Amino acid sequence: MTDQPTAPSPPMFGTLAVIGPGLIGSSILRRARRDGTIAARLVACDIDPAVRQRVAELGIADRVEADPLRAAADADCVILCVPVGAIASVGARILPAMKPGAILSEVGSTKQSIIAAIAPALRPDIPFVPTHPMAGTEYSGPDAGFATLFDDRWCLLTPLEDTDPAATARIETMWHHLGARTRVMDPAHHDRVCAIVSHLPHLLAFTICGTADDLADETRSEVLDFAASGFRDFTRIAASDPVMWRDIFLNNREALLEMLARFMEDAQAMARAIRWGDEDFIVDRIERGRRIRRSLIENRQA
Ligand SMILES: NC(=O)c1ccc[n+]([C@@H]2O[C@H](COP(=O)([O-])OP(=O)(O)OC[C@H]3O[C@@H](n4cnc5c(N)ncnc54)[C@H](O)[C@@H]3O)[C@@H](O)[C@H]2O)c1
Ligand SMILES: O=C(O)C(=O)C[C@]1(C(=O)O)C=C[C@@H](O)C=C1
Repeated sequence: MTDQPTAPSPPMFGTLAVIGPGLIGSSILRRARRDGTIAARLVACDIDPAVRQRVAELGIADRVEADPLRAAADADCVILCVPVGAIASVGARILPAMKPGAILSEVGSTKQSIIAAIAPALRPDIPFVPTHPMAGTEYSGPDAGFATLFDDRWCLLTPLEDTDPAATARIETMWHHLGARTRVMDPAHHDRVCAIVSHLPHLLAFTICGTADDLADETRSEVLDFAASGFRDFTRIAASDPVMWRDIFLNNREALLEMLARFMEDAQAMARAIRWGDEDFIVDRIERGRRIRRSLIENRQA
């Protein structure tokens, strides 16, 4: 018996609209364009005319719109890829224009405040599936995106209690096509996890750069000229977009402040060990850091 050739399955969505084709949005468009299994037609929409022009030049969307209502009207799935502080307002604006049965999703770095702010505008016939790809760089804008950004990275999904499970499953499948692994979790848990593994490290990076810069000013010396790779690793993170990180910090206030307080207690314990020459404590802390780094490398996360 010979194998019958199997017909290629149709794309998951007829039209996929990405609102905010910056680093994350343009990476979704690039992968969807290359993959072909996600959507038959790609629409991009941005508030910034320069971004719209660049997306058109890059050829990563079939249509580029200035008006989010026009972008959303015929879409089978809309993904909001704008800064956290704009997600709920853009979502509330486009929801009345969306087709019944279409899926609304977003990629914001925080979850609880977005869900609370958009809740009054949600429609029973439009499933809402919040997501958060744990992938990125310190760069922004459509030129910063790339098709492999999500490969082997986690994408966290935080559906609402009444989100249609079939819609959550479709968005999970879409993220698998985008290259990611997925995990469904509760929004409050998401915000605590991201506060420690993403938001606090950024806060520390912004702060340490400021402290070193102040010191350079005060001492009129060239401290920053001598920064080797340790300090440089912090500056990579500290180069991230100010609007994006302002929104993240203000929208994950409680969890971030909780993690910062815990961090300061632990830093205080290290300070005490240094003051009293507690070698075992110091070595134990450093060994923990090494173990974590090694396990991330083994799991291809670093
Ligand atoms: N950068 C990361 O590492 C990363 C990772 C995961 C999730 N996120 C989240 O993804 C989202 C986008 O981040 P990014 O890094 O791609 O940002 P980006 O700055 O590269 O892109 C955001 C785009 O949204 C557009 N925009 C802003 N307000 C708009 C509005 N009201 N209507 C239409 N377009 C608007 C901007 O012009 C810009 O082109 C944020 O919510 C961020 O928290 C970022
Ligand atoms: O790699 C980086 O530069 C990132 O900042 C990516 C990073 C992170 O902290 O890991 C930043 C914010 C996101 O919400 C998810 C991922």
